[in-house]
Amino acid sequence: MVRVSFDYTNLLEVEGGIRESELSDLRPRLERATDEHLQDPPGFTRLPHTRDLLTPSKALAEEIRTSGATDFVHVGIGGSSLGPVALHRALNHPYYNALAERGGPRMHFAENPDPNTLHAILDLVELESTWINVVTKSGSTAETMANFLVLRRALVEASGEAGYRERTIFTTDPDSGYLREIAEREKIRTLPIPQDVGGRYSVLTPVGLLPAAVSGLDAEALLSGAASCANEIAERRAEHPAVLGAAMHYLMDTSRGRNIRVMMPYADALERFAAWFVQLWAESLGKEGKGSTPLGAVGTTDQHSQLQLYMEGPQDKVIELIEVENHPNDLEIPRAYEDLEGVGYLGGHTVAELLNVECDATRRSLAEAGRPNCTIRLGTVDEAHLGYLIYALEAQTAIAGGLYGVNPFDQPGVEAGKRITYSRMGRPGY
Ligand SMILES: O=P(O)(O)OC[C@H]1O[C@H](O)[C@H](O)[C@@H](O)[C@@H]1O
Repeated sequence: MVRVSFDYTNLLEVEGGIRESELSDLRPRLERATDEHLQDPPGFTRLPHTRDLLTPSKALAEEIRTSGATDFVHVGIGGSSLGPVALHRALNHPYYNALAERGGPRMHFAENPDPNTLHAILDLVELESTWINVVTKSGSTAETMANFLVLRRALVEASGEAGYRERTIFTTDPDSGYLREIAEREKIRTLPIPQDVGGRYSVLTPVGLLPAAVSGLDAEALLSGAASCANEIAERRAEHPAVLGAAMHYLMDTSRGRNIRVMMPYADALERFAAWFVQLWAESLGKEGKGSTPLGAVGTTDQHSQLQLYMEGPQDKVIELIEVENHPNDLEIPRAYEDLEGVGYLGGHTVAELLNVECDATRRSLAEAGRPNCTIRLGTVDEAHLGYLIYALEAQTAIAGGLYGVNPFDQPGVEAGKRITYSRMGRPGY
């Protein structure tokens, strides 16, 4: 049973919080934005309800897992990588690659064209049994293509053209792009990224489903968790707490000047999930001089680095905590040094108990200091809960686009830098 809740108490009741009257004034616009979202549903809303993309992803994953593969390199950046990395980090063992009994190939993510990272991957992988999955919706992102060309050469040198083609997959646009062109030339197997699904909304397509299935995650549960959220939103519309969150963060930004949204999960496993959300919210809403700045943080680690700023710095932030009710693999803190009052008191508690007590302490101390904060509570960290939360935040972001009056599905601002890169790298026509 998926348990995900959104607690906005400390956005309403805190000093300077949102008044019910502001919410009711905004309600007609929220309802309109939600109606538009549901009446003309963007591509990502289809994904939880179809298995057309899961079936081929699982079939390929099974082939890879039973092929004796030692390494799987996911090559992609931005929306073509942040989701898969977030799933891997959240749902697999933190030291997955070091585990003998992991049941699948070691997982590597070549995102940034950083020679040190790429070199480290090449140092570690056994090229004769390495698969690469090149993921790019546009089929030409320079970073991804550069990483691909380096890995392709290594695979060809190790296993010849045949070995490279056999153990390479392209996840890209079904019809267009240079990668599609190469796939046709070299008979490389492909998985589609639906054209009406934007990169940052694509984690529930083969972009996320294939690597998840390769590492043995339950991709079916991911989609079912997302489907339960989608069904709830279709039923409750603007009453759904995830949708209400669009209004909350919009009001905090536009009427309280709190234009920094800090997502602070109290779980190491969700650190990259916050990074996935940062792209989603930033690239969807940061247009026409509008949009709030999402930041990722981790609890309790960043209590010891950023909390001072959140408590006593500029009043420009909303702190969004993610609390996990049942942390997998909890550990009891042993009783020791009970004569030392500053140590002994910990004995008999559990590590997760301390983590969640500190989450509550941060929430309460922020509220007492008049610092608006809200909490997303997850029953646990598993595929179904993450699928639910992914869909909830995607729908929240898309509907927030309606409130801000911007198109949440394009990213024109990233093109100028690309043109300069192409021209400096000598790309014809630039
Ligand atoms: O999947 P790709 O086409 O390679 O794009 C990867 C990323 O790069 C672009 O520059 C955009 O900023 C992102 O929205 C996108 O996810």
